[in-house]
Amino acid sequence: MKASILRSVHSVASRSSSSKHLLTRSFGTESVPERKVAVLGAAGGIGQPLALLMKLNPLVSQLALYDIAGTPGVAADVGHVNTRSEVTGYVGEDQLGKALEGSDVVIIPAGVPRKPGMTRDDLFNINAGIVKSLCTAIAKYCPNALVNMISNPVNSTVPIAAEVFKKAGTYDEKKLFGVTTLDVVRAKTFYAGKANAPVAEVNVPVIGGHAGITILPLFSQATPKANLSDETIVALTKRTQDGGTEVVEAKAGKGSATLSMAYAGALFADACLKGLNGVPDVVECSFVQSAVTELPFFASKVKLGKNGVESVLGLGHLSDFEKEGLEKLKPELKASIEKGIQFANKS
Ligand SMILES: NC(=O)c1ccc[n+]([C@@H]2O[C@H](COP(=O)([O-])OP(=O)(O)OC[C@H]3O[C@@H](n4cnc5c(N)ncnc54)[C@H](O)[C@@H]3O)[C@@H](O)[C@H]2O)c1
Ligand SMILES: O=C(O)C[C@H](O)C(=O)O
Repeated sequence: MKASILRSVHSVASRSSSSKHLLTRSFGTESVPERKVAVLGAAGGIGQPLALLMKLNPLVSQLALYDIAGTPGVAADVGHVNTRSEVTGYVGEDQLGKALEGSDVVIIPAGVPRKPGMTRDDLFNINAGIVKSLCTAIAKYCPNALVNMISNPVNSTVPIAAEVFKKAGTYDEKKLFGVTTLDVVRAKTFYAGKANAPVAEVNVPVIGGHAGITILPLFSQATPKANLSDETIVALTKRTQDGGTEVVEAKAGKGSATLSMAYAGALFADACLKGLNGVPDVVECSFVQSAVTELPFFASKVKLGKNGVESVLGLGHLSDFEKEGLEKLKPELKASIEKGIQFANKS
């Protein structure tokens, strides 16, 4: 996928002078449907590079960039990139409806990031309200869109979104996704280093949720196979679980992961768009409504299709260490899910 975005960018740029029609309608011999993507929080640390990466994606025909401030500048800047999509900036609540109308995919990186010493749950008080109001608008203006939730704490913001949509009568569990792709991106990078494998060929499923021990990478299922010691697996697991904190500490008060998150968010949105467009066998890990455990939401491999989630895949065989990790994460994940549900229903 990484390579395919870059290849697409190159091919779009090289076609742009020769055929406007090709730019807006088709790439190669296949025709590509019109797709609108909205980014909410588009002027932020994640939002800006994510806007750029979505502008590079030839599957997007319209890119709506919404934030409470700063989006006209971001849109003017990104809009000069000579790729397929038309970019429009929307600023302030009055323009939120227009930003959302007709969207196929809505990506939400709106809200405050962590500072050193904070957990993701410490963001709940501010971000829960932001997510609730944005999801209320999604229910009104683009109830059929696929929602990619990036705002933390994902373990709670996804259940909040679900409750808001239920209240509005628009909930479709196939269309709501917590973006956990960054955990997969990290697990792949760290594993490739230890396994001495080409990172582009590495696959590692990551299950559970998106905070601390709720992030459970399944290195026993990693490919290519490598004969890593138990000690190495424990260290890789811990590094993946603490990946966000590693960045928060390195940034020393200037926020959390933005660039790697934008990359991960762009990968996941691309997978959603491919699924919508009928590309077969698109599988990514995501935090979705799930029956693979007793918890109502859970991250695991998900097959994406024309309506969003086509199927939630099972967990496969777990090592004893992973089975233990799975049991340990459940109480924390359950509490975070319930906290989100309660918040959404209290007002
Ligand atoms: N899911 C993940 O893996 C993952 C990874 C990294 C960060 N995050 C989370 O993403 C969120 C954003 O992080 P960031 O570094 O981009 O933060 P940031 O502060 O740089 O940007 C957030 C943006 O949200 C905007 N915003 C605030 N309220 C809004 C509202 N009501 N409507 C629209 N926009 C609004 C702000 O104006 C700002 O531009 C944080 O909650 C962070 O914890 C999640
Ligand atoms: O760690 C954070 O607070 C941001 C994000 O969830 C991450 O995993 O990088």
